[in-house]
Amino acid sequence: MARIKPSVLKKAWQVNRLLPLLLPVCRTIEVAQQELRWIQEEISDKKRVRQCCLLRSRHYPLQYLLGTQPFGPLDVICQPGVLIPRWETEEWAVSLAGKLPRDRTFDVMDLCTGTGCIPLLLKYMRPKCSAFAIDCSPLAYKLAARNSDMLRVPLKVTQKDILKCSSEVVPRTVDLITCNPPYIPRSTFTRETTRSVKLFEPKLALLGNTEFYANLVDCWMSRTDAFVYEVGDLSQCQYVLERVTSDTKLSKNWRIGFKHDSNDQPRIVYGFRTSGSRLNWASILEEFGDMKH
Ligand SMILES: C[S@@+](CC[C@H](N)C(=O)[O-])C[C@H]1O[C@@H](n2cnc3c(N)ncnc32)[C@H](O)[C@@H]1O
Repeated sequence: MARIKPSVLKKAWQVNRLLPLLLPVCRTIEVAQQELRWIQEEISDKKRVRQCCLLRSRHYPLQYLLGTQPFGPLDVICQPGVLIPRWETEEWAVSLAGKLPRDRTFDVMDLCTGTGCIPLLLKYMRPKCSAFAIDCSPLAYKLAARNSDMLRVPLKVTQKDILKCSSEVVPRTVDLITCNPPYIPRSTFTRETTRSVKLFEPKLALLGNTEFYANLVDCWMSRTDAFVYEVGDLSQCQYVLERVTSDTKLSKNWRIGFKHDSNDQPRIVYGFRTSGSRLNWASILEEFGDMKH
């Protein structure tokens, strides 16, 4: 990363003495000013504002300092130890919510829920649905329940390991499963993540690869009519597609699509049953992404 020029640091210092602390993460004076405004809006005590700027200079995440992150129409509480919701997830979750029926009841189960951002948004935008969430982390489990209480959006949260596919973990079938699993392979973690993520966000939420997509095919597809899974790259989409198309029964009963994000990166693999579902998934997810099978 390019070093910040002394002339820029001096200019920032002249504007506000706290700005040079924010420049290493914000990179430009304008962005640093915006971030300082956000901190000052949340925190009135000047000493505390300075402490926050010092923490930011060490790449401590802004959302942990401010306490929340906007996620669609919701302000989701964030805390250390639980992944901060990303714009990529917000983008597809808002798009999905907009496609779900307003006038029908249905069940949605969010796996690897973290803050609970995805099912809380779906339930908020489609109040007739019943929302369930699972995470194995005790911190995430508590935070998702807290977000549900604070936002007054009902969500039933369970603390379980989703990779253990026992009937205790998977007690019921649902209409839709959503999941943003840990999907950054260990081999690319150091290269592909920012210092802030590496230092302060939980590895449990980040490191993973095909095991969660294998678990989708082996365990969760038989318990749902449709699924929407976030991915980190195309190989994870293709893994699911290959597993489905190489299985005669799954290939006949399921359709699979991929969706890119607005940065044109592969972001979602999704699928739905061709028949026997309570909702018409073919019409709901018709224009969600590109059908591949
Ligand atoms: C990428 S984060 C997603 C959090 C949230 N859904 C979001 O989009 O911001 C992945 C989450 O999966 C959880 N997790 C990791 N392994 C798990 C497992 N085996 N069973 C259940 N949850 C798991 C982590 O605790 C973390 O909260």
